[in-house]
Amino acid sequence: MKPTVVLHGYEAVKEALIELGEDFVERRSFPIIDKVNRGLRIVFSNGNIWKDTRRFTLMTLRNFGMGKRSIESRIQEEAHYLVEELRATRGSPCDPTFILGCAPCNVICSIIFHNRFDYNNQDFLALARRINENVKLLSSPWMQVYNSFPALIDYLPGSHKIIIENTNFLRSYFVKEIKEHEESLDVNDPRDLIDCFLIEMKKANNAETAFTYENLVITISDLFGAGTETTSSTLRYALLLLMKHPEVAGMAKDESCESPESAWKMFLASLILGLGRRPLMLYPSSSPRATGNARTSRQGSAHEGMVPQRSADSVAMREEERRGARADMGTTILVSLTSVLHDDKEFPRPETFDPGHFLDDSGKFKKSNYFVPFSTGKRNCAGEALARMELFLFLTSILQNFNLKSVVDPKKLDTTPVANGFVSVLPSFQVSFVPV
Ligand code: HEM
Repeated sequence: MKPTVVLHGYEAVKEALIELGEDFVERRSFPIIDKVNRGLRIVFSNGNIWKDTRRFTLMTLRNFGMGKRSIESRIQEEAHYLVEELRATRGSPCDPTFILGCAPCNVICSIIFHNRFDYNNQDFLALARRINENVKLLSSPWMQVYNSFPALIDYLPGSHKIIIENTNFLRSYFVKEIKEHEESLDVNDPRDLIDCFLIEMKKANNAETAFTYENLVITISDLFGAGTETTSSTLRYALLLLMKHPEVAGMAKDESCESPESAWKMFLASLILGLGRRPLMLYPSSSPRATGNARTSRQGSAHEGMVPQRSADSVAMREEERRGARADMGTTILVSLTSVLHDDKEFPRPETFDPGHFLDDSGKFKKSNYFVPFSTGKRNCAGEALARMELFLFLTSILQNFNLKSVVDPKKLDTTPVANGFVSVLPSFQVSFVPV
């Protein structure tokens, strides 16, 4: 089996993802992903299919307002429904997982289907459940076993079967939506991402195009997968931290605060920083050689410089050792974003929730190059602006309408995410949303 190498630390991660970005753009193939999507989609695809699908997705999210006003009003509308749903709990303690999962899922629905759903709509509930289940299962330790021995495990029962069943269910739902869109498409007035993709399909005139029916189905499922659980677990983490640190909630709410915007930025940054506490935060790309590309000198230098085999920690190695180290063809390179987010020279107390990490000496918000929860370089998160806007608008709406009350002594709340495969899972908790 070919080796796997983990890049740790700011310098190594920056070198791989930015300076040598072109060489580190490929994603490793995973048997389970290949089985369900045949090499298509944005998140796990490579080459021109990935490039074209990513370009299309970024452009469409922008045209439909990602980072602009129109998406803001959609999120605000969803925030209104979220608040109403929380109000219906009448201040009784509840586990917020379900409700906080619905809101980001509906934002993606409105971008893809120009349609949101009531939180008790059966189609919506089935959709959300299957998406979340697949996201969790795909990151689970069992999938790591499957990906190592696919031929053997294929015949056994296990969660890989659930992933395939869920994928088939989601697929038929998306196909039904696409058919309805085809029947009512107005090429001069696209309503959503499906319409935009269908228009690109009409324009496409070569066999290599990314704009195929199959890739549309898979792109839709990718956006749900990438944009739902990530945002909802960050929201849940925010509530947990706000209960544990009520002084921060006060600071973010306090209109007399000299710079509430700055306080919010700090809060959001610190909260996302905390969520970076994953055992290992991806992102696997194969060694460029493994993809069969020509051995250009740039790729050569990528291997010599970036893939030390004697130690996983390239920063700790002497420069000449790094330059001398060579990787075998087919080496998988994992980039540890956590090691950057937890760099204690940049963030002195990385294990602690401390908005002060983002304050400069004069008390103003300061940006940090080490803040990479959305990754960096050519494959960074395509939904970062959308995610930031959702977090800001949903959390502000919640805090403007409710005081959060913990059922246990806030000091005893456990806020440490637990590692589970490639993702971290938050401890479950109860909260009362007491109307202000
Ligand atoms: C708090 C929320 C989110 C976090 C922390 C997050 C984080 C990430 C990270 C770390 C990556 C991997 C980047 C890499 O491989 O280097 C990623 C990729 C991606 N994210 Fe997000 N994400 C979030 C929300 C979203 C949302 C709302 C969307 C949009 C619909 C989205 C769409 C994507 C896509 C399409 C990719 C794949 C990009 C590519 O391979 O070219 N994400 N995200």
